[in-house]
Amino acid sequence: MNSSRPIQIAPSILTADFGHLADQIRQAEEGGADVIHLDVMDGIFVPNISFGPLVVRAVREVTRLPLDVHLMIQDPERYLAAFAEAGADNLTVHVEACTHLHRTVQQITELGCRAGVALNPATSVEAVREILPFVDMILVMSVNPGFGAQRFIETSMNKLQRVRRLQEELNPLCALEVDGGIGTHNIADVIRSGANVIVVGSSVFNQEGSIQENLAALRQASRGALWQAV
Ligand SMILES: O=C(CO)[C@H](O)[C@H](O)COP(=O)(O)O
Repeated sequence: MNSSRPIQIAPSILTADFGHLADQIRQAEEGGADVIHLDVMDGIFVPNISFGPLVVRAVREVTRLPLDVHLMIQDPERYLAAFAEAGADNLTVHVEACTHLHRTVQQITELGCRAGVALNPATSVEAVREILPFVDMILVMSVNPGFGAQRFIETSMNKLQRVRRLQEELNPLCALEVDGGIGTHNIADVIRSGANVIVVGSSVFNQEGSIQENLAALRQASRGALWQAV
């Protein structure tokens, strides 16, 4: 029970310099980013507003990397087609924001996107048991969603372990993403706890070094880490 999955580093543009977004994405790509993560916030599901399909389309035009769109919005089924048309590859919705989660996941798949389901820190792992066989990715939020540069909630390590074990049982090919408060100090630990898609915001865009240097430091800190089932 220890399937190995490729580790993907996914810079979140939430903390990027939006005045120079195309350049920041180019630097992330040159620095070896595997995925670009885009945080969509509606001011209702989370206490912040970010951007919508127009920005996703603009990012699509400047990179060939997969676009991983995290919808922190209430009733996301209203906007799935708009984000798919804008160029999203993955669409992740929150279990807490969907009344008919199975239907929403089906809609994402029918639009030709990979389907992800996210869990807030206070939501039980059991909330994804029934949907797990139908999705491509589970996202464990390791901060309360809404803002970048928050402190990692330590109990997320144990939660990642429990989600990963459930995945191994019900959908071994499903990816496990973690988002919030991750840097060189804890990237190896989230991988050892089971995550294989690692969202990094302020540790890439808000540090002293260049975006390329920061990504290289994260890659170096993650080297050799493997899930260790406990
Ligand atoms: O989803 C998010 C906030 O809701 C961000 O992607 C996340 O917080 C990443 O930023 P940082 O690495 O700075 O914590």
